[in-house]
Amino acid sequence: MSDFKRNEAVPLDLSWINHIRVNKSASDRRAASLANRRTVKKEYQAAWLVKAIGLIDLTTLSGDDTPGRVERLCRKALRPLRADLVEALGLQDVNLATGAVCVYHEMIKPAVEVLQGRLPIAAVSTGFPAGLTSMETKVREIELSVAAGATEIDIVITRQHVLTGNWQALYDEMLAYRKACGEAHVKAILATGELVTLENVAKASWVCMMAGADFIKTSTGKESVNATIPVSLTMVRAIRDYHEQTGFKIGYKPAGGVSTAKAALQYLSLMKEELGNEWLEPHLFRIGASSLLTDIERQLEHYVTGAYSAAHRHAQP
Ligand SMILES: O=C[C@H](O)COP(=O)(O)O
Repeated sequence: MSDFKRNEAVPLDLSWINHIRVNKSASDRRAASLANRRTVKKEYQAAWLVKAIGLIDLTTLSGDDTPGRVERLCRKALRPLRADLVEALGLQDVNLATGAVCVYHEMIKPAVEVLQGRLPIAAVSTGFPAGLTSMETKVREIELSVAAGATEIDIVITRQHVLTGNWQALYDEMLAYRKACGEAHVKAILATGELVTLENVAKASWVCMMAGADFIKTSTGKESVNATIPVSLTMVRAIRDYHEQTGFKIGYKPAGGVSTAKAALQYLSLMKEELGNEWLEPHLFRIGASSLLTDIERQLEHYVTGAYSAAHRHAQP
């Protein structure tokens, strides 16, 4: 990661965007094969699940979030597994933590107080989740979150720019968000469940990457359809093609509804097969999730003891 070169904006090339096509039936077949087969051999599953923990953006994005809830979330992010499981898995010497925490702007402060720079703090921004505040407000919101201590900013795009094919407007807003973020890395949430076609998803992915996004992310978790494997396949292939074209490596973040260890393993498999091992590291892959960690902990307990416990035994953030 030392030689990692952050994505720089490249000029918007509409001839690229206009030529993008997605073969839906081929893409559906590939997605089905990923979704239906056993992704990882049983003996490797525990190792993969431990790996997945380090890729989670542990998230709380609720209207009733409180500093207390966020402080608990941050403590969980720093020590994601119960001490007895850490010991049974032989992980005492591993500094296991989630990839980041992800919160609303008002919750950055309690997160900073607990984390003290030990983990990245991602703040959702730009009028999350609908993204329909004024441009001036959105840019200011980013600046305030960075000043408060967020090191990653998860912006939402204006869906109407995609739905009306106004790629220039999408490019311009993404460019402005990237600039407002400064050193903070920016994840572009496409809200794919609202973009209607996979072609729109591919085009929006390209435009955001051309305008300097560090990550592209599927969903806010608030749309009626959030992360899916077919959408992910489209987005990671856009990442692959953008890398071939420009040399820049863009991260991927499926988010929303990823709540089972099995689903997490499918995403890890997808990344490994489509993009290679480098995209299994937190600088290029995160899973945005509020309840996934509970299920992973439960599966690891089963691996260690041979028995499942009730989900409520695992500390919920
Ligand atoms: O960005 C993350 C999502 O908001 C989390 O969604 P979730 O609560 O369905 O896991």
